[in-house]
Amino acid sequence: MQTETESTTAVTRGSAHLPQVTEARNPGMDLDMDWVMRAQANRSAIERRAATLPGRRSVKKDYQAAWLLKAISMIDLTTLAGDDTPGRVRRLCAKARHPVRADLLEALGLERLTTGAVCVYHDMVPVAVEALDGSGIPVAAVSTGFPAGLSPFHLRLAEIGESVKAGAEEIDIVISRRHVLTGNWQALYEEMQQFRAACGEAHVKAILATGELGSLRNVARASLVCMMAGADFIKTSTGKESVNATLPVSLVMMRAIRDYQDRTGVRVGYKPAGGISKAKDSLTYLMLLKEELGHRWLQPDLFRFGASSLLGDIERQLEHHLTGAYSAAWRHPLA
Ligand SMILES: O=C[C@H](O)COP(=O)(O)O
Repeated sequence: MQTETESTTAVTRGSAHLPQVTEARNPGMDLDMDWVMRAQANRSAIERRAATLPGRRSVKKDYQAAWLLKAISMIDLTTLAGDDTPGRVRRLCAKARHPVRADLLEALGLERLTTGAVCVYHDMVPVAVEALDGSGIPVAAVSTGFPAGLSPFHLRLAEIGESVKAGAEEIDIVISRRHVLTGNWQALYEEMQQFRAACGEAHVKAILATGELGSLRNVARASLVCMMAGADFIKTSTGKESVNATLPVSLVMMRAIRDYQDRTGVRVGYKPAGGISKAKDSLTYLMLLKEELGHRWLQPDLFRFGASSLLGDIERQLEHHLTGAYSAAWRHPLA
């Protein structure tokens, strides 16, 4: 959003040439509409489309809906906000237990569907553990000075221990990006090894913060080093960087996982996180996963979406779909 006096040059996009903009402007809808008028776009069509956006169906086929059910079972339902409260976390946990409405579940022919995990900051771990008691849904705690990972090393290790003690079964650690950016792979390996040891029996997901690693080559190398040092999962991002999960980064990380399995026989999980909020995007990720790593990875023990708002869009798409044509395909979500 541009807020000050500025001068932009004409931009060519297809055959449309956007005009120069030189006057002072304020943020807001007026600005967007102003742009539309100048570009001589069809304003009423854009307004109509915008008005129907919340209700539009992007998932229209039974097989897509079946994949969305699969996606739900692999979401780390996340809240990582400074204003998180026990009440918000309890509501999130209730949603993780019952991610779709009971009548929808019945219509889908499913007895039970839950998310893969609930992901919170350390302070909220006890609340989440209590709220999920008996559900079998694990609590994941972000740790090691999330999101920057720049607190003193002994405190980062201690934070892992505290979260495990509080009942977190999964720990999402952030790596020190500077080790990657300076090519200090030994330091990254040793850091990851110590994080792994501090987790004990808990699963450890290594957050690479790929948007801050500078190149895909660095992403591949960091993936490999973290897997060698014992990461159970490698994860793209914290959700707090300006660039989070992307398909190119996912392709690189999935291929690193495949390569690692080919060489060692060890299966490492993959978690794209940050900015994945649309049902349709989740389908794209699952297709990529299936193509690159195969059927075995289509399970919550080897794949998760780290997402705070994806479930809402999936639920909306499923509701729309159910009010449309219903078919027996619903009864056979992917095993
Ligand atoms: O790991 C999870 C992310 O922090 C969630 O990011 P999001 O709010 O963009 O979905």
